[in-house]
Amino acid sequence: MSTRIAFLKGHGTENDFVIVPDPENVIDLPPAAVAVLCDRRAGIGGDGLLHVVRSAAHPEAKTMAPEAEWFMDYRNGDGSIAEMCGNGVRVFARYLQRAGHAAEGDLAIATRGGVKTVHIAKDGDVTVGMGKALLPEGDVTVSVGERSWPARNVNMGNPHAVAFVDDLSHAGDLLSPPPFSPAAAYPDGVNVEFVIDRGPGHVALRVHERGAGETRSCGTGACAVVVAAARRDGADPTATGTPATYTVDVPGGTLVITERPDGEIEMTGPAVIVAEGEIDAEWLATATRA
Ligand SMILES: N[C@@H](CCC[C@H](N)C(=O)O)C(=O)O
Repeated sequence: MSTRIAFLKGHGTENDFVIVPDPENVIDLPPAAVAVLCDRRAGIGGDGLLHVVRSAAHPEAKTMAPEAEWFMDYRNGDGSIAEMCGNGVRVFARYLQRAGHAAEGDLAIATRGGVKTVHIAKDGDVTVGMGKALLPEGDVTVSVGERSWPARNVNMGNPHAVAFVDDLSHAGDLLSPPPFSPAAAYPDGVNVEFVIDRGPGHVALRVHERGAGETRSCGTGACAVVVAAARRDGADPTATGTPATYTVDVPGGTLVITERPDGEIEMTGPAVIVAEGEIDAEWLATATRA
């Protein structure tokens, strides 16, 4: 009988993930294996993969081990590595709670974007301290077909271009990454958010994610949108001293995000585990080679 690898499937506002618990970091997950697992027809299917590893057992996370026992080794659905995933870290926390590794309340999780503090509430929602945004200087333009828009460059640990548009349909089918310029703004690619207003402190977005395509939600993207919207609305908390809270509708649900006067950003939203099972290791090895 062939070896089995345990997995779970979860989502946060329908940004969905294959979860692979591997506390001692012994499972080989090259980019091709991640891409096969995230394939919606040939694999399990997901926008990304959450490799759950003890910080002490992962070379990229060892130094964070004294602060955070667990490391979210996040991979995009195409197998590429990303610095941070806002929906992923909530689902990661939900997994740790379900597995008995964490209780309700506060929990530190190591990510490539640093240690994040997560709060698992009784009511089921999870809040994550996303840290502060960086706002690299310089104009950015994003295009879809004949249309183009100025975009705000916001870094949430990972790169985002936020464009305010008149209609979300103007983003088109988002089957390929929207072109941007200048190329030097995002040497490693970018996540692009298209945003409309729905009322005061209320926006909606569609997103094209680097390494995943159009997804039903992006947590870091929603935070980037709030940072850009607050500055556009003259409500930059770091200038006014007043927190800015926005409701962000994404195709897969709703996130509530606050930026505080010290620039710290908090995001609250659902985190759901929908299934668990076993991967046939032989199949994975064969499919990865194919
Ligand atoms: N869906 C995520 C972001 C995942 C990483 C992103 N695709 C990148 O490459 O930066 C989120 O919820 O933040």
